[in-house]
Amino acid sequence: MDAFISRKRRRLSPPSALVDPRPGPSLFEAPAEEESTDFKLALLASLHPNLNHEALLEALLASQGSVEDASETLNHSRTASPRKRPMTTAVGYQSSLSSFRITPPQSTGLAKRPLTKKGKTLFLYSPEDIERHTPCSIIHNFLPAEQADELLLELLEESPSYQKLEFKLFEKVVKSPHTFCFYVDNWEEKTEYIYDGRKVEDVRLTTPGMRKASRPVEEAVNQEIQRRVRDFYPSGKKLKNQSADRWTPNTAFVNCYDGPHESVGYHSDQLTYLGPRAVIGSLSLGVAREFRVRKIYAEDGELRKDDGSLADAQGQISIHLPHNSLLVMHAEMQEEWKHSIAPAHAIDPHPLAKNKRLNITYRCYKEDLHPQYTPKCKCGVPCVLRCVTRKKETRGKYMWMCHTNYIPGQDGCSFFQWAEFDDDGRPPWWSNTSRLDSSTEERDGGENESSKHNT
Ligand SMILES: O=C(O)CCC(=O)C(=O)O
Ligand SMILES: [Fe+2]
Repeated sequence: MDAFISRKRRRLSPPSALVDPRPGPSLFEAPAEEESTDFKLALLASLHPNLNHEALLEALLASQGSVEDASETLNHSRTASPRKRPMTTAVGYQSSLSSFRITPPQSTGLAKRPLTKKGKTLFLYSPEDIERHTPCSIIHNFLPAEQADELLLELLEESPSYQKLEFKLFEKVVKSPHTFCFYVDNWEEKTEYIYDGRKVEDVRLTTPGMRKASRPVEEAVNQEIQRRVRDFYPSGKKLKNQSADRWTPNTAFVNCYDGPHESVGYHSDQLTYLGPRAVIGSLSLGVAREFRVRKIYAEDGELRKDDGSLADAQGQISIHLPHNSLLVMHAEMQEEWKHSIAPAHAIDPHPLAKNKRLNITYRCYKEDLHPQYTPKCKCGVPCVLRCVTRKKETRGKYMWMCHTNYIPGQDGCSFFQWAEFDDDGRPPWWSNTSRLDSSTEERDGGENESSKHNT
């Protein structure tokens, strides 16, 4: 089928729903490099969001691969009837997204070719497309609707006291463009954790609603991990350095985005306490926002922009995150991709949250990586764990580094040491740290995570 797709076609104006609205060269002004069928279907889907995959494909075939002709046909077609959307039963209920799919229903596994193009944004909505084209999976309408609303109300009460993070970037002190707070499941861990060289001061105990949601999140994330390994990883095996243990959340960052302009820039989450190949369960509540992901490419002069950055070198993917959706960031995410919450031009206010989006990222802090065990730098501060992502020769290796560099007004000691982990992501000292056999057993027995750090 791809043979006909390689025919030349006329150009088209960009569909606003698919192409990044920021100023920049338009996809359609690019040299006449032919797009794949998947990409053409994505364009058509964004122009005709109410039509299903089969109808779009049929129109594309009938138009001999011309997106413009197919779109025109669909505009005037009486045979391709738009799918009816079911009436929503609850606020923020996510109705069927199959009409937005770009992946044929029978396809499984990772997409063979990326759909993204340099400097462009591809918008994905359906779970099938998201798991095929990104290192994430998504479950819509995750909690019972009432429970999600209760949790949202609880966090709306907490969020006015959340703080912005201050950090140092190229000698400038910068404030994160959103607020957040760190929660732990027990108090003993409260003063121990260090981010960007400082103790996290505002640490709170996980709220009752967060704790109630934690169990279904744990169940779902573990199922998603198993499915990911089975259906997407080579030979159905977990990745090297990925933990073989059950994923058990014990901490969370709650992020609050108050209005369309609040955002978080592209980053990878710190691995210091999560360890290599971390998995994170991210529950979105309130206003729907765009979660953007882009792959990290190794150092390559040709991909660099004039300002030296590699941003947008290969395009980005936007994942729509509606109220009450659980996004699982899988084990390949933090080392190989970056993510962000993009500022929005406009948002649909949520009946309970108004302009706010609240997001809980449930995390599994590893006992072996508690700061009492990890290497300290010459400043006497437990090191940060990083992964080499850009340098081709050492890509994928882990390192312990001084993170005092990031504290406004302080210079670090430049401490550096390669970090070793076994196949299951355990550091060399893991057999010396006290442990219970199974964290699930421990939780079921009513004890908490802190008991593991007491000795
Ligand atoms: O708000 C989100 O969905 C993402 C938050 C995030 O990236 C983080 O907490 O590290
Ligand atoms: Fe993050």
